[in-house]
Amino acid sequence: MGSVRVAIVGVGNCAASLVQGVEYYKDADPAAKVPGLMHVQFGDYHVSDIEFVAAFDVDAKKVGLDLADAIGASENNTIKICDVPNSGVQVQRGHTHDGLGKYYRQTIEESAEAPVDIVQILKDKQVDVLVCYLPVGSEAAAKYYAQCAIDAKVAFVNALPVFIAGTKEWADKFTEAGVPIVGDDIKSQVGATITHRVMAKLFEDRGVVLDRTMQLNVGGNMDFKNMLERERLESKKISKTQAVTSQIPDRDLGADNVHIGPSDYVAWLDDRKWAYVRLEGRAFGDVPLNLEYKLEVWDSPNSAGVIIDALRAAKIAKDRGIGGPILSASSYFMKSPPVQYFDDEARANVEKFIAGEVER
Ligand SMILES: O=P(O)(O)OC[C@H]1O[C@@H](O)[C@H](O)[C@@H](O)[C@@H]1O
Repeated sequence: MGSVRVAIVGVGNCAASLVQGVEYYKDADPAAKVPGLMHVQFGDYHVSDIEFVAAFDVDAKKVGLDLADAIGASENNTIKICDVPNSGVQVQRGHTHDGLGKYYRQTIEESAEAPVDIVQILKDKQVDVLVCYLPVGSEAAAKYYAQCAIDAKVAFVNALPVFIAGTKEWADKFTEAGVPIVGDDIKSQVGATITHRVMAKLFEDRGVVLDRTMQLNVGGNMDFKNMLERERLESKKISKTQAVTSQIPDRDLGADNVHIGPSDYVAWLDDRKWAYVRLEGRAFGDVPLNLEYKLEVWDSPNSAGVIIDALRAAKIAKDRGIGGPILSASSYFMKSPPVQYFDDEARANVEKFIAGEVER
């Protein structure tokens, strides 16, 4: 079936882990189980079928570099997985819109070059899937790139918490254009969201009444620095909160009893993220039962494998001529899909989608 031709917007840590991961697993045995991927061979596509053909950023230290160099440039500070050979893909000057918040502007220098024609490049490079890795709070910029994907008839994977696949307006636009979208807001392999979802559901499944819960997150990457600007956080908090509360549909905790969101920036953590999670409930006899755990991860590699699967799901939908939100992939890979399922159901739906047993 050929390759999955991918364009990246936002060459930050997540892009760095994605590009390295594709290199790292390029020779993996198709039948093997490797950490972080549903399958080495996902439908018609092996990991090595993913080919990066275009990349866009606005950082002066990244624009003009080969993608293999740009992933280690400027403020990128994630853990190294492997060396990446020269890609022959030069990072091009993207469109800024609201992509750079106060802390980005204080930290990086915006490229003086003129933005390129995204739609034309997507067409010229015969891109199959555009993955959107813009900073949190890039509402206008994310929608700009979503429209570019529609105009160029390129599938869209929305890794950030800006509601696109999950809104009727945009879902309809993608459906009418016959362009697939997987979104919104990437859910990492074993991250704060999925562990919290599973624990909240476990409480309810085992008959413990969940009364209160919180999830505090700290990290030292540009994502966390950017999120110091509280105004950029609104959709992120909504996305993370509904990702957990959707798992206990019969319980309304009340807004004051749920606190889930990014909490602070700790520079020396680099791209590590620490999540402190607490659930307070009542067990048999209304006796208190509390659970508290701390999760330590490298943030970007933790979601890169999920994106590798999402890209291939989007490409399969494109091959099959299916437009609009891909519900199976969105619900398994994303925090805020158009429809929320329990994770085991969502995974089973993705398997059915790969096998062609469900349309989307
Ligand atoms: O660990 P969680 O809660 O699933 O969130 C994971 C992802 O959340 C995204 O919003 C971050 O920008 C990613 O870097 C991160 O990997």
